[in-house]
Amino acid sequence: MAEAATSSMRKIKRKNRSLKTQDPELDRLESLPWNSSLPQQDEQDDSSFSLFTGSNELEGGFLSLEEIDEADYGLNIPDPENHDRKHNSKQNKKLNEQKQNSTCSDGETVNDESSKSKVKKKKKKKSKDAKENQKVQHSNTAVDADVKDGVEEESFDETEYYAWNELRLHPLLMKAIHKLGFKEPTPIQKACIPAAAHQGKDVIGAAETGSGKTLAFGLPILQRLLEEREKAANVVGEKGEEVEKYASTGLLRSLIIAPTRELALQVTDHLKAVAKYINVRVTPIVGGILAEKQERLLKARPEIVVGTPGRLWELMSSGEKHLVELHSLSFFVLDEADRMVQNGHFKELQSIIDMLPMSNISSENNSQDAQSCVTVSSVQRKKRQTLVFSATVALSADFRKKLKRSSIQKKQPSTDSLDSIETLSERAGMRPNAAIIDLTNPSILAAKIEESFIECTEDDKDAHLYYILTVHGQGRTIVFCTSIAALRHISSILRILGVNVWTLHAQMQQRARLKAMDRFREKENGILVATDVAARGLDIPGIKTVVHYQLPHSAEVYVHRSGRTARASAEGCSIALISPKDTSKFASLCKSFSKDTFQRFPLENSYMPEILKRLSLARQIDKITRKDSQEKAEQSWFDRNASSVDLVTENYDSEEEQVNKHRQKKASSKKLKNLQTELSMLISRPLQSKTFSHRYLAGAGVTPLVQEQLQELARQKLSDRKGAVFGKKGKLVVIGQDCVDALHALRSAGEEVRMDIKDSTGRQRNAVSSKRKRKEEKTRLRDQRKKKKRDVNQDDE
Ligand SMILES: Nc1ncnc2c1ncn2[C@@H]1O[C@H](COP(=O)(O)OP(=O)(O)OP(=O)(O)O)[C@@H](O)[C@H]1O
Repeated sequence: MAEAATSSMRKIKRKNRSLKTQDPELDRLESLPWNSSLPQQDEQDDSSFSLFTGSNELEGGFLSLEEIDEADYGLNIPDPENHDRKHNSKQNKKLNEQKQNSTCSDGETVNDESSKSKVKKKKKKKSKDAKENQKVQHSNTAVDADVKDGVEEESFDETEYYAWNELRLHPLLMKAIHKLGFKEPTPIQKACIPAAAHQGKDVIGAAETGSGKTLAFGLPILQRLLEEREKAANVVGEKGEEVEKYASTGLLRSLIIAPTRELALQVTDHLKAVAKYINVRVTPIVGGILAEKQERLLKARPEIVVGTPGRLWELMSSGEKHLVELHSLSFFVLDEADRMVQNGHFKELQSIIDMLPMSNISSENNSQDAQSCVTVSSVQRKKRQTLVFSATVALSADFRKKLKRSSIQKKQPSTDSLDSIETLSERAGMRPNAAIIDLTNPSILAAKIEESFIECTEDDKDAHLYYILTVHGQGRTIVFCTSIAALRHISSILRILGVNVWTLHAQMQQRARLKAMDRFREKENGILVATDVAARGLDIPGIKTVVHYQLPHSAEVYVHRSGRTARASAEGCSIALISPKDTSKFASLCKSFSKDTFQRFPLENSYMPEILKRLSLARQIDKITRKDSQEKAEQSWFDRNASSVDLVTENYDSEEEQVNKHRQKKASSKKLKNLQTELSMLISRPLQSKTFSHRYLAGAGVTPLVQEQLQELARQKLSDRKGAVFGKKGKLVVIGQDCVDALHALRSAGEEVRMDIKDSTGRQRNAVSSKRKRKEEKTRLRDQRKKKKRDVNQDDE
C-alpha cells in the first residue's frame, strides 16, 4: 500500500515538473516550500501591518506540496499555468480562430490539435490516477470517508479561486471554500493564514468588522490538524501499522473563546462549514443550554471547542475530563479579545488561562502530561499557538515595541487581573515573536459603512425610528438600545404600530434568544431591537441598516454595532439618533474616530404629521395596557403570597368604591378599544407624504419623465382620497420614498455636516467646569449658613 502511494507520488512529481514554464511568478510560487509560503515582507513601522519572519517553530514537519494531489480530493486547485492559459485565452481566441480557418492543413495547427488531444489524454490519465490515488489515500488518511467515496470533479472556474493558491491550504479546505463561494481570501486571511498556519506563529489580528476574521484563525487551525493527521498517517503507513487508531486522536486541540453565546454558536457553524469535508468535530459550549447536554457532547471528544467563558469554566472547574486535558491544546483563540478584558466580566477567563499548561512546553518537558496522553502521536506534540482577534484591538505602542523587542515575558503565575489585551495575551502564553497584523484604519470604522445621524428631541426618537423603519425599511434592520427599559419601550410601541419586531437582550432565556435570532434571519425585512449583546460578531446577511436608538458607552461598541451591516462585500448604513443630551457623547465619538464630518440623514418632513398622529395613539394604547398588566401582575402577586400562607383575601372596598372602580375599568377598556380602532384604520393604509420628493426618486434611478408621471398619479390619488378614502381608485399604489432603502436615501440626499469636535468638547468641558463651580458655591453657602447658626447659638448661650 505504501509502495503504491510512493509510486503515485512520483508520478505526481513528474507531472508537476512537466507543467513548469518560464513564468517568473510561477517559478517563485513553485520554489516556495509548503511550510513557509509566506510572502516575505520587510518589517514595517509600529502602526502598519507587519509580519515577523523567522524560523518555523512547529515541530514535526509538514507534507510537502508535491506530496499532495488535489485530484485525490475530488478537486482541481487552479495552477498558475492554468490561470495564465485561461487569462490569455480570450485574447488568443480570435487569433486561434483565424489560424484554424486559414491554416487547416498547416503543420502547426495539426500539432495544436495533437497537443490538445494529448492534454485530453493527460486529463483522463490524471483523473484515473486520482481515482487510484484516492483508493490509496483512503486508508492512509483520516479524512472523512464520505468525501473519499465520491470522486466527483467539481466544475468551477479555476481562475476564480487562483488567489487562494498562495496560501497553500489543504485541498479539502479549498473544496469547502469553493463550496462557500469565497473567490479570494480577504486581506486579514491573506495576512494571518501564512503566519499562523505555515509559520506556526502566535497572532494578534485586527481588521474591520465583517472582514472574515473567523476564517483567518479558523483555517490555520484546520490546516494544522489536517497536516498532522496526514503526516501521522504517512508515518504509520510506512511502518505498515494499522491506520485507523490515528484517524482522530479525540484530544482537545483547539479552544476558542468568544464573549457571547450567539457568537460562539456562529463561530461553530462557520468552522463546521469550512470543515465540511474533513472529519473534525467542532462543539459549542455556551451558557443557557443544559450543562448535562453539553457534557454529553464533550464525550464525543471534539478536537475544537468554541465556548463562552462562564460555561467553559463551570465545566472545567468541575473537572470535565475532555476540557481539562489541556496538554494537547495546539491553539488557544480569543475572539473579540478586547471585550474579554472589560468590566471585570471575565473572571472565568482568567481562571481558564491560569489552567493552561505553562505555555509551549514540548512533550519531553511535560512527561506527566504526556503519560496521560496515550493516544497523541509525536507529530501532534507541537507548541501551542495563541491567536487574539478583534476589530477594535487597541494596542498600546508600548506593547507593540515589547513584541518587536521580543521582550514578552513567559507566563508567570500572577495575581494581576486581566485588564488589558497585553496582560491577557502574555498570561495566555503569547510568544515573543508573535505577528501583529493590524489592518484597521485610523478611524477603526469599517470603510464601507455609511455613517449618519438624525438630530431630534428625546421625545421624537420614537417618531424618527418609525419613519426609518416604515419609509426606508427595505432589508434587515437592527435597532440598538443601551438599556433594557428603552428596548422594552420601543419594541412595545412598534408592535402596537403594527411593526413586527424581534427582541434580544441578556435577560432573555437562551431558547428565546435563539428563536429571536432565527426569526430575524428568516425575514427578508426583519427588524431586531437589541441591546449590546448583539453588538459583536453577529453575522447575519442582508442587514442593510443599523439604528443607534441610544448611543453606546464607548467608541468600540459603536464600531461593533455599526459593523453588523456592510459585511463581506455588502453595503449598508448606520443612523444615530442624537438628542440634545447625546450631543457631547456623539462629539466625543466623532473625536475618537478622528472624523470631522458625518452625514445628516435626509428626512421628508411631510410624513411627520401622519407619523405623530399614529404615534400619539400608540403611546396612549401602550399606557393603558401597561397600567392594566401592572395591576394584574400586582394582584396575582398578592394572591399568590396570600395563598402561600393560607390567607383568605377579601375585598374591603366600600360598595361605592367598587362601583367607581368598575366604571373606571369599563371606561378605560372602551377608550382602549376606540384608540385601537382608530389606529388600525390609520395603519391599514400606507404611510404617505403630502408631497413628492424628487431627490429620492432621482436616487432610485427614476427618469424625469417617469417622475412627472408618478407625481401626477400621486396627485390623483391624494385628490381621490379626499372624496372616498377607500374607493376603488384608492388601491392605486403611489411610488414614493418608501421604495428607497436607507442607504440609497442617504447617498442621494444625505448632507455632509462638519462636526466641530473642538468646539463641542470645549462646550462640554465648560459645562462640566460650571457644574463644578456651582457645586462648590453651594457647599460654600451651606458651610456659611452652618457657621452663622453656630455663632448665633453660641451668642445665645
Ligand atoms: N474570503 C471570503 N470571501 C467572501 N466572504 C467571506 C470570506 N471569508 C469570510 N467571508 C464571509 O464574510 C462574513 C464576515 O465574516 P466574519 O464573521 O468572520 O467577520 P469578522 O471580521 O469576524 O467580523 P466581526 O468583527 O464583526 O466579528 C461572513 O459571512 C463570512 O462567511
